[in-house]
Amino acid sequence: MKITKLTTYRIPPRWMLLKIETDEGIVGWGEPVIEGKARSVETAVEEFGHYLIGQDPRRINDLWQVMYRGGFYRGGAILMSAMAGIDQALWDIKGKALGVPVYELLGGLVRDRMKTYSWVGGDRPADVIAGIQALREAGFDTFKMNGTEEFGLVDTSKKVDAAVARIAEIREAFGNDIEFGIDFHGRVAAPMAKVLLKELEPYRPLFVEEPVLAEQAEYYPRLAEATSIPLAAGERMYSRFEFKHVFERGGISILQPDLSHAGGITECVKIAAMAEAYDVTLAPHCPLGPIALASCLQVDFISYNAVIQEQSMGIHYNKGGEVLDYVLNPEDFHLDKGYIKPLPKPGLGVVINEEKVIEASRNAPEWRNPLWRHFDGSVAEW
Ligand SMILES: O=C(O)C(=O)C[C@@H](O)[C@H](O)CO
Ligand SMILES: [Mg+2]
Repeated sequence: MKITKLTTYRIPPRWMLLKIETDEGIVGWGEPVIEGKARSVETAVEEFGHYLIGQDPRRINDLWQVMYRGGFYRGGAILMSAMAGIDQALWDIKGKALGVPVYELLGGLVRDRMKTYSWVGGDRPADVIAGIQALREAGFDTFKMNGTEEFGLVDTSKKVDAAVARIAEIREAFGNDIEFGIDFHGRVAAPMAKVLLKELEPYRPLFVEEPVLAEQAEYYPRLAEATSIPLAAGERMYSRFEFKHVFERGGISILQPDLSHAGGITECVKIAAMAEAYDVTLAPHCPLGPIALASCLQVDFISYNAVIQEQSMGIHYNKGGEVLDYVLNPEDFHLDKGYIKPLPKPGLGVVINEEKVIEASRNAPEWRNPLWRHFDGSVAEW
């Protein structure tokens, strides 16, 4: 079998899908994207394509190593996201060629269903109570929200109180009938992270995510020493070679590699196994589309330490496009009380509505994340 063509489709809300065609008519789909830099990733996919055309798509491990090592420079958000989407499509092709779902190629199921969580509250975490109420009716009992708005490197007691009050309100309204993660989203710097974590402890969040920016990962063990709240991170780390330092230093209990940023299924299966060796759990990051989610689930269903899966249905970013808009059979992602069953179809287990993708790609938005500034005019982490 030989790869004959790679085609990228930038689609609303802010995603990109990749179609890889072969000379035997089998097609694989991937989701290579960096939100806000889709065109950069598109160019990287095209550059990898110059090598991939004519290659055997079944030699996933060799193609991965060539893409990673063959270009001298390696790693980082753009290249690893391009590789991720290509890798996903190659696994899709392999599963379809053999007539089995990817999880069968990776040793079979380790669980019968996977727990997911839903976002509430938006960029500026408001109306989380209403959001939780609505999603509880849909059967969810676990949620995630942003912990703050702009947050200064050193900030006021009032800002701390506002962030804590929102969380107190949730526990007040729902008690222990629900669980929730709080995403600091890298908006909080180390001095304030320690203060906020301490003040949030009484409300026992399931985790606090990106308590500080990934480039400050040396703070994870120190913050973990200072709090009982499990710390989570990973969406802005792109390979085993970055994650290994997190394992060696400790501090992160819940690892969140993104299947569309961290080199794809081939790389994230290895990251998951490394995490298990350090007794670290896996909760893949996925604010993206259907192929990203399907790829996460293929890894979840073979990873003993996978504990919960992010999915973007209804997330505040999904203006103009939703996960289920681009799949032929929405039942592929059948949610029952927040749990998803294994995707039994061959390959990644989801059939893309190609017509819809092509039509949507005709007016893809140039999505950019907002640029936030502090009152003093300096750039604020979004
Ligand atoms: O889902 C999450 O945990 C996020 O932090 C969302 C963020 O990753 C945006 O997708 C960036 O554009
Ligand atoms: Mg996050």
